[in-house]
Amino acid sequence: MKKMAMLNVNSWEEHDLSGQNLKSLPRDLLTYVKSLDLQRNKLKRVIGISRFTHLTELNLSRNKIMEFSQEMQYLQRLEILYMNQNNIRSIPEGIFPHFTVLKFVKLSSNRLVKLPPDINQCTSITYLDLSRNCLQNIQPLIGLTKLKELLVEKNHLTELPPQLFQSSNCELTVCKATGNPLRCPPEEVCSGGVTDIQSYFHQMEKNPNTRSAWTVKTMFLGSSMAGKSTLCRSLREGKPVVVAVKDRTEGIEISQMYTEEVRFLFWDFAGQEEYYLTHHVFITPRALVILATDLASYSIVDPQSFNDQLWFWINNIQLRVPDSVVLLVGTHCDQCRDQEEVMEKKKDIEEKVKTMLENRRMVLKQQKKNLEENTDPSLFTDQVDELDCLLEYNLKVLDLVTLDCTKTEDIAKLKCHILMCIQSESMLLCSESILPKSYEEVEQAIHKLVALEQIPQHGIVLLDELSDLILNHVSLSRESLHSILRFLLRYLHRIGVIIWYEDINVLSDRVFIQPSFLISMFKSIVRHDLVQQLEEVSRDLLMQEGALVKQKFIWVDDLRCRGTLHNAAMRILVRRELEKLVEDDDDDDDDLIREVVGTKKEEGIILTLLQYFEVCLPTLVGSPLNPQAAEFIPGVKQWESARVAKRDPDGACLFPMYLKDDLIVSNKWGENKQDDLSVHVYILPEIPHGFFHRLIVKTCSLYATHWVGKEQSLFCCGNKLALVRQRTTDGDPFIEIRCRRPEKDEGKNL
Ligand SMILES: Nc1nc2c(ncn2[C@@H]2O[C@H](COP(=O)(O)OP(=O)(O)OP(=O)(O)O)[C@@H](O)[C@H]2O)c(=O)[nH]1
Repeated sequence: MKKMAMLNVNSWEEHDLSGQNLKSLPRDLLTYVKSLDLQRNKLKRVIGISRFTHLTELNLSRNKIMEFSQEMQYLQRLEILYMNQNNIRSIPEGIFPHFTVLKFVKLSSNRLVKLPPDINQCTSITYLDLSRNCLQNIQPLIGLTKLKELLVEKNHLTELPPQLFQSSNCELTVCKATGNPLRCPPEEVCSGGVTDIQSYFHQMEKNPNTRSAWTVKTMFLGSSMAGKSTLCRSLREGKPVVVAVKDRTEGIEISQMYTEEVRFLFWDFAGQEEYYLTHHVFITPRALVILATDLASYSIVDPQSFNDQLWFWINNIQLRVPDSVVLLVGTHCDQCRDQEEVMEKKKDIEEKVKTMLENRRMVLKQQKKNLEENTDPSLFTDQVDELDCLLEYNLKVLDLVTLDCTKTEDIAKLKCHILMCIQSESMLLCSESILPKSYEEVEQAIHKLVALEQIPQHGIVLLDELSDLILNHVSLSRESLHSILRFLLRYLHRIGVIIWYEDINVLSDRVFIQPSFLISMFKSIVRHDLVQQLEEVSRDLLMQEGALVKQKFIWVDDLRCRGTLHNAAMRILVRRELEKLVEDDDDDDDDLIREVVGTKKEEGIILTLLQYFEVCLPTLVGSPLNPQAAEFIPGVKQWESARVAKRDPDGACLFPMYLKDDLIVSNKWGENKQDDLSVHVYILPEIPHGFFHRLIVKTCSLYATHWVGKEQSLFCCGNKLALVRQRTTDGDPFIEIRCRRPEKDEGKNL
């Protein structure tokens, strides 16, 4: 009776029995309802479900169901079925053909290993979510001709069936298949969506290929001076390469290494924090991460040593690219006392890493439990789902390899070890891919163009020009090339061979054939010693920009104290770097400089990219905060995000990462006052390092920007001041927002 009383007004049509800890279907339910919501219960079976023959919608998600009951076949009016987040291992034959009007099926996060062969007789399905299962093939789906959305992410698929994508009888508009060890088509093709997959299969039909290529993106991460560049360069050369201290990495360096079977794309990341904060621009999933640590400076007794050299990096890899494999490499063994010390440190690191990973799982499980035990868990289903996803990721951290980078045999040993890791199937690091011959031909042509120096040294080419150049080196017709070029470039961008920002309007007609060039430009701005670089700007360079020495002092001061870099200063720094890289002095180069550096009237490529990736946001030069600004008056002017805000090429940009202290913010705000309004926003479950900076970049308006501090920011919000801080209690990160009415005119002075 109690339950009946809880049913809502539509109880003739619907039963809402979600989240009631049910272990079996209640017997007293009316059976002619159309909708039954049983999500978030503890059902292991659904005995008795066949009585509900009028059901059009059934929600059994987030239970503990282990089998897809035969009884389900009697629900022949079913249109919508949720059975996600259960433990279903298989679906018997003879059920799906009975569902003649079923359109929407969600079976994600189960343990399905295969699909019933007759699932394709349920031809009414338009939406099918099978992600996060253990499927090895989806062949049985061939024949679902009305399918519009297919989600098969995070399974064990190595191939997709071409028949599913044949354009003559295919209504698919969405297909998500990332997180599978796909080789045909490769994952980087799939992430382009249905049209990319269709083009791939079309080409495979015309120009089949059986040769598979392995490409492995290898990222070198770790603290500054750990030996990343040494490892990267030595592996490439096959012998020890000494990296001078002054020659340390700034930003990222990209290179390639070919072995017999595998092409390695090496991405060597600089260790300092300023660079780390831009890593999201370049770090991509499914990579082999080589995490270098200097064993000589590592201390077993000082916990900070583990925190800085390993915890920080592993934690961040976990948050950004959890499906990577991390290989720990301990360098500087020759500078340790003896082999015993090396082994002690190796053991200590491996144990601490293991404990760290276990602890993380424990904390996540506890957080999940806390949410589920909350009085109203329905409020937290999204967070629980998120926690489930995080729990599912098991960052694979391999045992530590110790070496002395100055020894040839140690370098050779590491190379063998890496090859072995990659080929070991259990690691799912498979980047083996099969490409149509036409794709291969075009890729080879691009490499040839570079080798023959038919592409300018900087590698920036217009799409149309590139197409013309490629035509000289391939047997394809112009039309054929045209039909595949965009798909292939997208693929090459994803595997890291070229850079093509097709989503950035002003850059979509340009391809960066030499990513390292672009990165050199990028690091003329993103670098740990930017203040010093700016101080060293010569009078000549200032004159080229029409600036005075006096202005340079203002720029340096603004950068140091406010994290604000004037666009004119940025232009000088980028131009200086560019002139170092471009040798000849001709008209083309002038155009290039204009394009890359920009002018007072037009933004250059580098500024566009820095803003696009939210490394910085536009700000006004020297303008005070203005609480009367239209943005602060409700309904007058819409708040624009930094990404779309009007940008003045002659203005300035705020780089929150360059603010070293929060003194200004703390002084201005003073003590918290009793009548401050305080809101805590918990960001469950984890915040990656640098998140706060980017949050500020995303949300701050032009009027707030001068007052952003490292871990806190102060800005004007209507006629109030707001202080935003990143905090942590008991390991739970949260953002605290405090509001206060300013003293008379305080807002203006800000
Ligand atoms: N003796 C010895 N020196 C090493 C070893 N590995 C690296 N070095 C030296 O340590 C210094 C730092 O190495 P790098 O490879 O530049 O370090 P990094 O991690 O790339 O540093 P950043 O560019 O600052 O991020 C260089 O002078 C190397 O020659 C090693 O195993 N033994």
